[in-house]
Amino acid sequence: MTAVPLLDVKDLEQRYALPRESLFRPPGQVRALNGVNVQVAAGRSLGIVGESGSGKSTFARLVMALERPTSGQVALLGRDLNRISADELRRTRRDFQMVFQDPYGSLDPRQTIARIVAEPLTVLEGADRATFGERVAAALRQVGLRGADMEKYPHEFSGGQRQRIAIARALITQPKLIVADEPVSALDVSVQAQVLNLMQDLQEQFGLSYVLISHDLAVVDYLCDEVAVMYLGRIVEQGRPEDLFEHCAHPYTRALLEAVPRARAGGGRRRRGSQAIASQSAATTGCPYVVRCPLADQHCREALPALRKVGEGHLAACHRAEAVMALPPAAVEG
Ligand SMILES: Nc1ncnc2c1ncn2[C@@H]1O[C@H](COP(=O)(O)OP(=O)(O)OP(=O)(O)O)[C@@H](O)[C@H]1O
Repeated sequence: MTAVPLLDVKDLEQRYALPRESLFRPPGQVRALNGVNVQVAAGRSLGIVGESGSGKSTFARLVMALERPTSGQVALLGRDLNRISADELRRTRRDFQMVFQDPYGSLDPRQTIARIVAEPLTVLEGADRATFGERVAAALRQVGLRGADMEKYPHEFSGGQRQRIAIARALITQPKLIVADEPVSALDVSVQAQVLNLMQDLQEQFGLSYVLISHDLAVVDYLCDEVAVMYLGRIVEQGRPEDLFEHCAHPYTRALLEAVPRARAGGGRRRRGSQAIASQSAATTGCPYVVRCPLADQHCREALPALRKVGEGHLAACHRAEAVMALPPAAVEG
């Protein structure tokens, strides 16, 4: 019998209506997610990378059940989050928490750290904050802060410390999964590694899983067992970080690699990668990447490539995957 995955995402689609351009034309749609399938086993971590507009944050919102998908399934330990009752969803929320990009915007400046960190408990267990003190102090210690810090306010902390506070808030319900949307990209380079190290330690200590959203392959390489590369709402390549770094099979992954310094090459790194906007006005037939692809041929212009196996545990949605893999290693900056 195979174990039920912690997170099981099936055929996930999300479309948003675009503002109507004219009374005489039907409103258009953005396909923010276009048939995404991924699984995360307990204690494992998945990185989602892609340019701005590729659908990463939409994916995070759907995994957190902050929105309902147009179609498809998000199941946590076998429970489809969009089919369970509101009450059950509220109870299930204990198991998955989120850490946001901006540690300045995500912490209410008028609240003490005690209140901020206890907030998920308040939602789950009621308003008796007096009983939360010891748990808040413990969560703060787990992220390298002092229990006494709970009487302070967010402005008394640096960016890195604020992100630790946001992580403490996520940890307080003892979740199984933390969805972290660009958790270090707003931080100074020198602080990014400290926060990633903390996340790694917490994973080992508590058997946590992460879904880590980032535009930066180097960041997901640091923390994740598996990486899914998204382009225009689809996963175009998926595999272990070393598969992507050493034998990347999609020209889009290659372009991302060429834009981001490589962690496993050692030395200083963690600069922001290319921030190009993934355009939704992709080719309507064939491969959505065809307009940018240096290897595209007629077949690519005509047929949509399915995500297919190109190695052990390594998938790519590219007709020319073998040709991409045969190229010399990507010229990595840094
Ligand atoms: N609420 C919304 N209404 C309409 N369109 C949306 C909405 N949310 C996202 N989109 C569109 O869906 C697509 C995917 O957006 P999303 O924010 O998920 O991408 P992203 O990869 O997270 O980008 P970024 O790194 O900039 O956050 C984009 O074209 C975006 O404009």
